[in-house]
Amino acid sequence: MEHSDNIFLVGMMGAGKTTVGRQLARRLHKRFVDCDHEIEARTGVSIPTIFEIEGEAGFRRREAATIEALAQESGLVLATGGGAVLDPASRAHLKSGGWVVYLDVPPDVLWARTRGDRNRPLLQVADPRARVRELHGLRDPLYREVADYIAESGQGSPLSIVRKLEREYLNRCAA
Ligand SMILES: Nc1ncnc2c1ncn2[C@@H]1O[C@H](COP(=O)(O)OP(=O)(O)O)[C@@H](O)[C@H]1O
Ligand SMILES: O=C(O)C1=C[C@@H](OP(=O)(O)O)[C@@H](O)[C@H](O)C1
Ligand SMILES: [Mg+2]
Repeated sequence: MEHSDNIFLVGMMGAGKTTVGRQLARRLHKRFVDCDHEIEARTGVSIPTIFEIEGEAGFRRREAATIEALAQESGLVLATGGGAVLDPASRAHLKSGGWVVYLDVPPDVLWARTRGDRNRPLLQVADPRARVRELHGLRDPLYREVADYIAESGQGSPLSIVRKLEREYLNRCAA
């Protein structure tokens, strides 16, 4: 078991980090934090607005600082943003600060789940399906690198995934 009792969810846009994380936190009586919501609360503006004003690089700096701060806490279920693992320091903070779960979902399922969504600036392109595949190819090795546990999450309801993670987490605590 890690030093703290945090659970960190990583994975692509549309993997279900926000949805699963919120329900998992409720069941385990932990505090749910979504990194994107935390950044929005700190800045007072939406993620698309941050991308518009500061570009992806500016957003990544804010994301890395937020991850660093949250990884020091305990008792959290944290839904990270899909690109949080791009920063090597963030990867190190996640690894050392909690149990890291990769919600592993095939690219075409990710694309179907995020289709038409206007709140993900990286997918506002002519061919979002190709973009999802490309990002998945680049990031999948990083998610695997940081993960303590990989939950195949392309099929089944959010609740079934929550239950699986709850069982896995409680087994780890008992071990
Ligand atoms: N296991 C699932 N099965 C079907 N749809 C899902 C599942 N998990 C999440 N979704 C849906 O996919 C979309 C993206 O989920 P979200 O939790 O925002 O993902 P993330 O935070 O990883 O980007 C939402 O509309 C959500 O309801
Ligand atoms: O994958 C990414 O680079 C991003 C994912 C988003 O979060 P979700 O993974 O919750 O969609 C959000 O942080 C931002 O739009 C960038
Ligand atoms: Mg999310």
